[in-house]
Amino acid sequence: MVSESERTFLGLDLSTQQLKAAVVNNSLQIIHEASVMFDSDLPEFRTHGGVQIDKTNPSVITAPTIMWVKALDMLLDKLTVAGVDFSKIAAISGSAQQHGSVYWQKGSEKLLSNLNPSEFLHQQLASSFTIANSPVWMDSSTSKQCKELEDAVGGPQKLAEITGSRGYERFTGPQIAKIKQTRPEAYKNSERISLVSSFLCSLFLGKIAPIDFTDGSGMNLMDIKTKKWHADLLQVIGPDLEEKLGGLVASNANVGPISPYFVERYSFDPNCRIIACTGDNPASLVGMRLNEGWLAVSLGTSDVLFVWLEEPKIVLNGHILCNPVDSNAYMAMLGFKNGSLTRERIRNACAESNWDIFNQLLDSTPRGNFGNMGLYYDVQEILPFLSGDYRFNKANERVTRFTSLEVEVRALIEGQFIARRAYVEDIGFKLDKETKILATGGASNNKAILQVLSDVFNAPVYLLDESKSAMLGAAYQAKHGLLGSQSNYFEITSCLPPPRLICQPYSDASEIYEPMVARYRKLEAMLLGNKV
Ligand SMILES: Nc1ncnc2c1ncn2[C@@H]1O[C@H](COP(=O)(O)OP(=O)(O)O)[C@@H](O)[C@H]1O
Ligand SMILES: O=C(CO)[C@@H](O)[C@H](O)COP(=O)(O)O
Repeated sequence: MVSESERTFLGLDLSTQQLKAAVVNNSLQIIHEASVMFDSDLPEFRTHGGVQIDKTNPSVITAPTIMWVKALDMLLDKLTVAGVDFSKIAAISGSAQQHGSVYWQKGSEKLLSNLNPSEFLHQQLASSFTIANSPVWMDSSTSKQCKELEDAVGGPQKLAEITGSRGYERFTGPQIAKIKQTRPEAYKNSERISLVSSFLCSLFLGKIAPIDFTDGSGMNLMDIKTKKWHADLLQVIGPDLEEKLGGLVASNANVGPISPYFVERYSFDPNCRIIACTGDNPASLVGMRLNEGWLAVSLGTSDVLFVWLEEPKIVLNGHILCNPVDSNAYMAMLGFKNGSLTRERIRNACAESNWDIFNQLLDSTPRGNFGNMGLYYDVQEILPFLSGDYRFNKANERVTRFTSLEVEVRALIEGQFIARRAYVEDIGFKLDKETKILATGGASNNKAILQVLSDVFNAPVYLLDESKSAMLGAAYQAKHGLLGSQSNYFEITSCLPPPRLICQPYSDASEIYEPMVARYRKLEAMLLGNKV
């Protein structure tokens, strides 16, 4: 048995573009890290940004489920090569891109509990999925099914009251409904349906893991107050859905010992515990040790804003989820699809694919961008429901291109953050002198981008020493889950350093950006009214 001081914790993050993992020691310091990039490390699956976009219908966006399994095989090999002593890992937890779904073939649970340790997981699980390509959060092909779920309970407002969100295309309920309607045999043959997070958990557990309350709140199927499946909503989708989904547990529930497969293949301790896995944004809230008063801005593949909430409220443009740290509390969240990949597109077009050049361009234009404004949506946006590029000059006339690369770069970053601010205000978040922003995700490494964020929100921006907050949140949750309900999360993580101040807004920020937020609202309303 490993002593308390020697024990370690493993946290994983199965996000859109990569699978990452960190091993932390008992003081939560990272001692090993590894990652697998789907596009470059697993080119045989031909993903772009970790996903495949259907050529005939670009609103259909999926990822090969077996690619995620193979990524886990590779990640464990990388951790082995890095010298990780698996026998010291006391608990494992994970985070994953939210809303995506995995469809387990009949017999998979039995197979999971009898895996052969001398073979890779992907060799053994190759025919375990009734749907080979999992629908992911970027899919927007289920407007019809959203409407059906809303109608079943009396409209969007009612659905938001029950589940925390009106019908959203990427949410798992509408996605499962589409599978039931378009591939009834596959639905029927699905022994179980997992979220990406509970799928990851299942691999470690050696049986199908329960869905946690927080990621369960991103499905349009769970009552966020009772934390139970909503019978009427399940019924609209299809027969036996409750059995297929299984039970729900707290996000830090200790769900069982590690599967013998990992004990035999990698020499994990058979007492190593598996803690429920959750969504990547909720896991970021855990990793950032976010509490009231802070606005978290995650700049990953998607841009996501979230805050801690003590009480649920109803929002129509946004989501209320159960809180992953405190099961009695909630979190409010806003998701924007066109985040880093759109920034990369403009960087590639304007700045020779180089972030330093991109930043020089951004810094060489004044705040307010001479009155130019741009909205860029590579894929169908969630908020607002638009796609395409929209550029406006000072006179609010739509133009096909801007006069310079500098203006294009600033228009993108300002346009993104102005929209994020408008939506945050709409869900009732008050931006005032006390507001502090905590940034995370890949693009939070970019100080020039953070300066624009600070100016648009007229608030200081802070960073933690580590930007991979979802992965670390999973590792912290592993420790919290192992110690159980007697332990206090904020005490466990009190050994970690506080956030560092990175940027302050310029004194003219509110004068420049408040009118631009008002202008954005008008432009957005105009575009939604005259969809092109
Ligand atoms: N210096 C940088 N400036 C702006 N964006 C960056 C920078 N470094 C990384 N990124 C962005 O971070 C993104 C990945 O973020 P990450 O949080 O790891 O994503 P995910 O968890 O969704 O896979 C990349 O798509 C990349 O565009
Ligand atoms: O759909 C959402 C949130 O509702 C996305 O934020 C996904 O959870 C993907 O996360 P990243 O891979 O961008 O971190």
